[in-house]
Amino acid sequence: MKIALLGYGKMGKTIEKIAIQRGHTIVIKTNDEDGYDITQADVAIDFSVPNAAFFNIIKCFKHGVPVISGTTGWLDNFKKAKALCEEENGAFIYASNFSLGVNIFFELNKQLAKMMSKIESYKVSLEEIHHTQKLDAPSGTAITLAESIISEHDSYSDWSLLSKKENTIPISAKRLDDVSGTHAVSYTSNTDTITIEHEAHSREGFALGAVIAAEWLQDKTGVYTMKDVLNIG
Ligand SMILES: NC(=O)C1=CN([C@@H]2O[C@H](COP(=O)(O)OP(=O)(O)OC[C@H]3O[C@@H](n4cnc5c(N)ncnc54)[C@H](OP(=O)(O)O)[C@@H]3O)[C@@H](O)[C@H]2O)C=CC1
Ligand SMILES: O=C(O)C1=N[C@H](C(=O)O)C[C@H](O)C1
Repeated sequence: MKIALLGYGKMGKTIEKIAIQRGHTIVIKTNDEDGYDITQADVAIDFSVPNAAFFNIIKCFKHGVPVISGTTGWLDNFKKAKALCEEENGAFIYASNFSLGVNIFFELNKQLAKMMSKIESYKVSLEEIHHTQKLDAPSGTAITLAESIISEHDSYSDWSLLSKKENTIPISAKRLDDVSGTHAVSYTSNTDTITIEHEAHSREGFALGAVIAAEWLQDKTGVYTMKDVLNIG
């Protein structure tokens, strides 16, 4: 498969390594919004910056190139991207987190929220920890976790960074040197705390998931999720 890497930073470089190991060729690697011919690629993988992702994604739709996006912090435009994909008969997968481990964790989170919805004595909170170069907070993964709890748990209707409001899930976002990504969901009562946690040991799990998603998407049209790719849950 001929791959375009839209964003050649920490993730772009890790994806390049994994893609080559799996027999693919990188035909474009760019940190710019133009200056390349996207039609050279069978599939594009966007891990760029929040204010570039939407433009990069819709360019792929216009040129008939399937696109995977892992960029976080641009979701105000997500509905518009989905609609444009359908209009242009494109192929698109966005995931806030491409790792197999986090996608299993997403399912655990949903099941736990469903169970805890019936038990009033516990309050939920989320914590995410990332490296200090991260541009967005809270992380895309923390937002996915929070939205999933909201859909399963009767007591919550919103999330917010460090909120103390009723019905709002508080998210704490910490930035420390060299942390690839840690997410924890805790339910606390007066007597105890239940925590589920995922800790990424490196960026390789995210990169492998993105390449697997690209392999899966290359001959399809439509908008999909990692749940479709991994067939879990
Ligand atoms: N979904 C997932 O599984 C994961 C998602 N992410 C997300 O992926 C994104 C990238 O992360 P990471 O690689 O760590 O970040 P980096 O900052 O290391 O890389 C981003 C790259 O995008 C480049 N860039 C800037 N503008 C454009 C543009 N218009 N088009 C293409 N590239 C551009 C930057 O170039 P320059 O430095 O020159 O500005 C930089 O090299 C983040 O949003 C992060 O949250 C990260 C890990 C996993
Ligand atoms: O910026 C990162 O590094 C990461 N971003 C994603 C997010 O915002 O959830 C996924 C992962 O946690 C690493």
